[in-house]
Amino acid sequence: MDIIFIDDLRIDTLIGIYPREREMRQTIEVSLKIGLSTASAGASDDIHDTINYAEVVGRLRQELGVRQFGLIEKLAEYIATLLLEDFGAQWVQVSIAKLGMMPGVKRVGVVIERSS
Ligand SMILES: Nc1nc2c(c(=O)[nH]1)N=C([C@H](O)[C@@H](O)CO)CN2
Repeated sequence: MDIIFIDDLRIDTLIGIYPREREMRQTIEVSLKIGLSTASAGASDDIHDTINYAEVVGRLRQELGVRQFGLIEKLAEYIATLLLEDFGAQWVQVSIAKLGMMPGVKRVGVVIERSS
């Protein structure tokens, strides 16, 4: 299995379990490991033979711009499903981090792994 990765993608979205979090967007960091075979793209040099990471970033910005989530677990699951079903990934690791949520804590988050 090969991996395409995206590290610390910053996105503004509505996320959280408290009413104040439903009113104001906050910045989260999304890191992805996308498992697939890159052998055909490595041979053909054709973007259509792989997962275009620019398309992934664009799609996530678009989706998270119009959606709202309570838990980061729910958001992570949503992104994992999107990568598996819409982008044809074989395996994904999705990390979501919230920044500066609590005094003395830099980041909190979740990491999930899913496969098709
Ligand atoms: N396991 C989780 N714990 C908490 C979450 C979450 O999404 N998953 N969210 C919150 C609040 O929204 C928090 O970010 C605000 O302080 C608390 N715990």
